[in-house]
Amino acid sequence: MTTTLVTGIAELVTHDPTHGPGLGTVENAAIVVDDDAVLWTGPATSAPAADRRIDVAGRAVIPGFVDSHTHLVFAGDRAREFEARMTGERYDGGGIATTIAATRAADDARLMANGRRLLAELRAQGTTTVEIKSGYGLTVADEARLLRIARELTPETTFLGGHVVPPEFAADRAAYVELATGPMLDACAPHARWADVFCEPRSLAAFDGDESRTILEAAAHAGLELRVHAGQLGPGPGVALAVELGAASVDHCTFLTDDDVDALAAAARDSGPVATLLPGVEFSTRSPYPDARRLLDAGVTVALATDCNPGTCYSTSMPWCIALAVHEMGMTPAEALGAATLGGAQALRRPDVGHLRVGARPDLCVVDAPSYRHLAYRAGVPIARHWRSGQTSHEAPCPTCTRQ
Ligand SMILES: N=CN[C@@H](CCC(=O)O)C(=O)O
Ligand SMILES: [Zn+2]
Repeated sequence: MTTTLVTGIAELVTHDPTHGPGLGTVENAAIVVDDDAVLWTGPATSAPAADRRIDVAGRAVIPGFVDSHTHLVFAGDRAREFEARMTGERYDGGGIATTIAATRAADDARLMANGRRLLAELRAQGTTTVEIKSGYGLTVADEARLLRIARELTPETTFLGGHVVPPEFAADRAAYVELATGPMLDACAPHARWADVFCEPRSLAAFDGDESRTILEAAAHAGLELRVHAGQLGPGPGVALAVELGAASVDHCTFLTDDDVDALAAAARDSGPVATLLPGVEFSTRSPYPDARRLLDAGVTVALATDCNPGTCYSTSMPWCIALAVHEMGMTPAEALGAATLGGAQALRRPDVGHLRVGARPDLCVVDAPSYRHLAYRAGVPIARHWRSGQTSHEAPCPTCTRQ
């Protein structure tokens, strides 16, 4: 297998503790990879030989981003709903029905084309691992086809039959929960690794604590691992449920009680749920940002993700989320980068990604700047190039950053 030596790295972020605490950063660094793994990292002066060499001319190299929360398979958009919010309307989840109708009406080719378009956007901004949820079909056939399409884009697929009660079941919520825990789950489980539920207090939207428990327990029984949307619209039962049921991640966490933070902190000592924060949602819905500082100081593992969807955050950009986390949520540039790489990997229980230790997948990106700090400092700085596992030796060289 061809090996590649990347040199000219002003700053390499590895998350390898042998390179020091924090991000495990090496200055004036080099990295050797093949198609499957990181083989070596360290100072350029002691780099081993490789079959080919790429010089990134004084740029920073970081692990590829791990976006652990997206809804990429849908049709239509909700620009008018967004416009109304910008003039004062509150987000309450009601617009999800618009996307459900558009998605049900779209054929597979259209959904796949839209998913591929958004995935290409994510990749161009440095995301190398992505999770994709269903949740805009909410019939047995539609949820299964959304997951079949998502599976062609990523192995990290999530059954979100518990997104909202679809309009045709408005008068009989229990019947919908029965469907989502019965025939719909049976049709979807073969195409999904994860199950998720949008859990809020009964008075707000989505599924209450009892309904969410029923949906999550059935999914776990079917062999799916769990994640939960919680605390997006108000404090609710979702965090406690995620902790109790051993979910990998609890996402949004915009409104947390003291008990929620305590429960997450206590569970963190035993690999409890990661708190996945989605600052693009607060930006796009004009909501208060989650208290990242409080979670970090309590010892909770924090991830950052885009939540790319047509309603609450129509963005695929992890660098933008990092900039928001630093500017608006009090995270340091190092904490934000860690949350967008290692944090996302933990939220997906993926020990092979989100870092560049020897043996990791060779998923990395070249920032068009000398330091990772520029992701927040020079918000909007482009990702000059990225590699993903299996693509290191045949990707075309980037004209702006390589001298091969
Ligand atoms: N909270 C629920 N689901 C999405 C929004 C879905 C939509 O509005 O279309 C979210 O994560 O924000
Ligand atoms: Zn979401």
